[in-house]
Amino acid sequence: MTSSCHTQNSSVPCVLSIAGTDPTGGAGTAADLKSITAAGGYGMAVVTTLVAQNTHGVRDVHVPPTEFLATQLTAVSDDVTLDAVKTGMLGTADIIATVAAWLDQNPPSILVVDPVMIATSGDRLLQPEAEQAMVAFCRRATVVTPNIDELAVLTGQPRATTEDEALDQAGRWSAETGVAVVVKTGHLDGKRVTNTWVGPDGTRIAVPSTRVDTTSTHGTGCSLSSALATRLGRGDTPEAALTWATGWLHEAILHGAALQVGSGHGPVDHAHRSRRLQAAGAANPWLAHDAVPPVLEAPQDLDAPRDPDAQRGRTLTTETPADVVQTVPSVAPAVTPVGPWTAALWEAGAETTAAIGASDFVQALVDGSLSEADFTFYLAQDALYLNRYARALAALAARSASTESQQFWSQASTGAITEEADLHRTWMATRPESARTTASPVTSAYTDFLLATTLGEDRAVGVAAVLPCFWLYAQVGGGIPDVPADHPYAAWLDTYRDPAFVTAVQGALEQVELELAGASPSVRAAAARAYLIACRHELEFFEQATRLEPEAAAPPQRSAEAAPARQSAGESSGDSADRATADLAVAAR
Ligand SMILES: Nc1ncnc2c1ncn2[C@@H]1O[C@H](COP(=O)(O)OP(=O)(O)O)[C@@H](O)[C@H]1O
Ligand SMILES: Cc1ncc(COP(=O)(O)O)c(N)n1
Repeated sequence: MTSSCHTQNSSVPCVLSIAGTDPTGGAGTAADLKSITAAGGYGMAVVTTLVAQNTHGVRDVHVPPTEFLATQLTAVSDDVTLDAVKTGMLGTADIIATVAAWLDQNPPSILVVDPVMIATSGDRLLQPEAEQAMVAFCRRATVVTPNIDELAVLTGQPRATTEDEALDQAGRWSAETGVAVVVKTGHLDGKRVTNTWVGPDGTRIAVPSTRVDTTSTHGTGCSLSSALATRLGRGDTPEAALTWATGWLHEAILHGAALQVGSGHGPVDHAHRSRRLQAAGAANPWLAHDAVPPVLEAPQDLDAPRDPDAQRGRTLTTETPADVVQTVPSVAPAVTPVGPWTAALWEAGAETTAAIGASDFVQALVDGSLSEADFTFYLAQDALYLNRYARALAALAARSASTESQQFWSQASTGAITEEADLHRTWMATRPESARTTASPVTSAYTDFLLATTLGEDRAVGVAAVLPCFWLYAQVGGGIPDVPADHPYAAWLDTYRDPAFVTAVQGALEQVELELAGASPSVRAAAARAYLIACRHELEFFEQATRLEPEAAAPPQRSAEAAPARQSAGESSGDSADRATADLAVAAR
């Protein structure tokens, strides 16, 4: 009698990886466990082979007796109810037969087969005489995830040279076997890398991403298939599961090199997304404004606030004070400060300004690789933001002390509304669903703060609060050397490089300089705090699209009726097996 590894109705699926090892942690069971964890599952691993390998390649493979493999498998299935099984390196025909026999006795509702044959390093991970056994084994899967070379072996076709050829090969094989295929174009040339779910009924769900120029791709196939198994195991549709797995892996590949593991083909950073989201949930960055002294007599009193995390790191190192000062980034402003107070504000906000420029969102926006869905979400929020920002600017106009100031803020307010109308007329007009969006918590928090500050605090505080929206946008726009005509977001980026916008930023800087010079020391300190909080809101606003998770799926079903994957090698029928694949095919439509 088996029992589930956690409480009923938990949305944490139990996922078993059956694969070989990699002692450097980038591929095989290690990569699988990290990927399952990252994708929200409870990971388990049964080892098929011990592989002495590193980021340069495979040195040796040790195959333990298959009797022991069978004992490992039954030790798991006698005790734990599985939501998904993923197989990776099986190595030999004997291993394939042992795993197949166990699957016959313990059919999982989701079986993802990564038909590992040859590693990125070129080393063989499947004996040549076992290839046909692997081909037959793939027929029992819910979905297989071959690379282009493995797809050729699977389908008995020459290696595909284009994506269309690969999709045709997969389509024919899927229709014949009833097993879905994820076609991966990582091994083809091209700026884009697309993962396409090809279903037996002809369904095609393409999930594109951009190619990362990196050598840190060791274990990408293992990681994709494990993440996919986990998301399917928690009840996601094929589209949701593949979209999540592809996006998560893209981020992991993007940040793999920074891990500096090994000197060959390094691993991906499986935990990057978790760490990023964990950092986003921490309150510490919002407390940076605590470093502003209670009164500001002179601009130099506003020393750059220190990142509390960086502070902690420093106390553990033997860095000299000079090193410490250098860790606060200094970013050259695209629009220069107009006096000592705005210069001091710039330095105080430098850390957040640097973080905005370095964020994945801004980087992808600038290089054009940002997905259209993320951009649309961002612009829809921007339209909502601009509407309330315009009201905050109008409040400053109403409270102005001079005709010049009143004119400046009135015009800025009109400009913000005109911009909002432009977004509705252009990008959002062709995407009606974006016009129906309501303000996100991040957008509301920012605009509530701006309205409360401009209406309820001293005027200098309100003026400082609205400044980052001018200044930091110009910073993003000014950091882009040249926007090519075919850049998907050229029109947006050009707005912020427009000389008229730069003039508006200079006008806002002059207002802030004037207000701070004339304010009392305690009001100046409040204004500096408001500026820093608004800088942080800007970062959150940009990054919010990268924190969107798909809707939560239904908890995994773990009943006796759970539909198993295909029953046995070479067979393409069987009621329950058909149900599993049919369910996925229906969900994919
Ligand atoms: N250079 C890259 N840039 C972006 N994504 C990549 C890159 N290399 C691999 N991937 C992602 O990893 C997935 C699996 O990689 P691939 O090399 O096709 O698998 P395998 O490890 O099985 O050979 C790809 O489908 C793609 O999503
Ligand atoms: C145990 C094991 N399984 C799979 C791979 C393939 O990984 P790669 O993505 O480098 O081809 C590997 N190197 N080792």
